[in-house]
Amino acid sequence: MTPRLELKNICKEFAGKRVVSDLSLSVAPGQVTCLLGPSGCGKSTTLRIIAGVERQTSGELWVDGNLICGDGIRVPPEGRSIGLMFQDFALFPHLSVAQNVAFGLTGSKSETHTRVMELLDRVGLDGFEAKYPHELSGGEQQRVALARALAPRPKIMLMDEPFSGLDDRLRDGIRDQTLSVLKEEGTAVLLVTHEPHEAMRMADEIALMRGGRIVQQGNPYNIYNAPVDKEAAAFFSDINVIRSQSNGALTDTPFGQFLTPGHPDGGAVEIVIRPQHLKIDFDRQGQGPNPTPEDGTPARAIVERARFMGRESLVEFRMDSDGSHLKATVPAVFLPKEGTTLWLTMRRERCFVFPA
Ligand SMILES: Nc1ncnc2c1ncn2[C@@H]1O[C@H](COP(=O)(O)OP(=O)(O)OP(=O)(O)O)[C@@H](O)[C@H]1O
Repeated sequence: MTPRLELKNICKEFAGKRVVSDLSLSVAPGQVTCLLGPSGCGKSTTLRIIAGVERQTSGELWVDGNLICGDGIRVPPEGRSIGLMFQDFALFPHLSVAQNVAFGLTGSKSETHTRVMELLDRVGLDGFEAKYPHELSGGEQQRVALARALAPRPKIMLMDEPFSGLDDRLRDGIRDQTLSVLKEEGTAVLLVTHEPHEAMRMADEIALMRGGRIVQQGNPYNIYNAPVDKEAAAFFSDINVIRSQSNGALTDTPFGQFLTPGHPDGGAVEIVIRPQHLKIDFDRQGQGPNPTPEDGTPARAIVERARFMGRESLVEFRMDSDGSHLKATVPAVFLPKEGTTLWLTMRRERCFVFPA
């Protein structure tokens, strides 16, 4: 299938400084792709290039198999069939809800009316057409903004942190509703966010960006469970890092030996595990659980601090072997006293091994 939106080797420089590097991606109709990355990594610049308010230094932009920017061609922003939704969604204060939604429509009066009513119904704002923006809650205003952006049936929707101005309790509901409306309309969505939770919740595909480049791209499951490096792992949760050295395709750690083929002999290795994947066991007269192939060897740890976090308990440990610090989370109330001896094991299939 021809992608709805395709970026080919996009580069952007400002005064000789490269802020987007060789960025390629494609988005199918009805698909949501998230550009996820820390502040300043080039996400918004990429969206502005697609919208046509900024021009790339090199590379091409294609919509439905047609070149719209690159190689001497440049379709102006209004000819690109692109809808925009930003955090500051700026409804026109002097226009009613219906007039706001109808703003970009060009058809006959009755066609416009039908489309406006259809969209207000779709976003759950039936009966709101005569109200003015100041009479609406933040969530309702956001839904009007969505209806307005969708009214001209854009092929592509660009969203830049569109939900960050909303109350926490509202946000998940509005996200889900927005998503289902966009899917129904078959719009290809490129959503920019720096929040991993938002990307996991919204995206079919995540493009993880750093320093102007896409460092990893894939579905949320793969991005979370097979990060390309330590930083990619750390973007989604707290991590524990165990440092050691490779020795003949094996690496010794307090948790037993790890197979580390492909790492040069004597090379520094980092073994990364998320806190929820460390297993905690009680001390039985100085002994931990028996080693297993799945969990390796247990290592003795002393509780430094335990806190209840609502959904889980976070326990911080000092390792007996080398004084290093590790964190584990438990999805229950588990608050051992400071100084308690416990045993930790690492679920091997949950460990990531990277060269340091
Ligand atoms: N018009 C401009 N002139 C010069 N530098 C710019 C311009 N626009 C953006 N930059 C720089 O490009 C880099 C990327 O900015 P961009 O806004 O795309 O990042 P971002 O990932 O969207 O960050 P944020 O999440 O904070 O918005 C930054 O270093 C920024 O200072």
